[in-house]
Amino acid sequence: MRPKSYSNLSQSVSQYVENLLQIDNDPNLQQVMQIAKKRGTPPLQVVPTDGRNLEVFARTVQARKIVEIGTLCGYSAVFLANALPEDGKLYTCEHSTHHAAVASEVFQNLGLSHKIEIKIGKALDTLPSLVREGPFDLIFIDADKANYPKYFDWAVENLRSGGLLIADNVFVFGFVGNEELPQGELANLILAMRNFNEKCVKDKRLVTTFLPTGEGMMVAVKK
Ligand SMILES: C[S@@+](CC[C@H](N)C(=O)[O-])C[C@H]1O[C@@H](n2cnc3c(N)ncnc32)[C@H](O)[C@@H]1O
Repeated sequence: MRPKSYSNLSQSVSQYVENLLQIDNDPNLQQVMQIAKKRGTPPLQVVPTDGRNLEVFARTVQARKIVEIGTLCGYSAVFLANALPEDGKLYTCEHSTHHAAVASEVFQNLGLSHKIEIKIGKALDTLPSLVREGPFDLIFIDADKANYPKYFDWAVENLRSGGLLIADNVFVFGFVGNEELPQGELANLILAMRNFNEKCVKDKRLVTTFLPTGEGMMVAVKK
């Protein structure tokens, strides 16, 4: 029987794909995670298969200029940077100076510093300085969920036609479709993400879809 909905994807299928791709065995990614562990960044990076998704998307649009919002230890940034040509550029926004320092160590160790610039500060404060570097081929949103709609507005303006807008965690840990809202902060998060998802779908400048990843990945192409 074929799975009919996102939630029916089985653990064994996920395990099968992970075993097949063997992304975790990449020595560079192992180094990223060693540095992240040593420096104590929280384990909130994308899963390896989502990292691969990002790299495939970036290669598909032959990205030369990318913006990422939410760097953490630089794990997803490594996939995106790997897709860039030698003279390509990834601008990655991070407000934690500790996370930015860890990512900087990662990029230096992997010889990626020439392709990656970390913009330190709240993304809404640093993004305006990037406008002159655009338009961009791909923009990846993976930071504070409450600001996703504002990141969306900036991103659609600063993407090239044919460029991709990608956002992670749009299924809110699997709760996004729940009819009954849980108590507390999670309910706010669900409502915020539903608004964001609707905003993506309604915007006539984009064609939008949602990938059935564990976290839920919104992918939209600018017309
Ligand atoms: C989920 S993690 C990013 C994971 C990363 N993309 C990866 O997969 O390796 C979110 C990051 O966004 C950062 N962040 C949160 N709010 C932010 C803001 N307003 N501006 C910039 N960065 C922010 C956090 O400090 C954290 O490092």
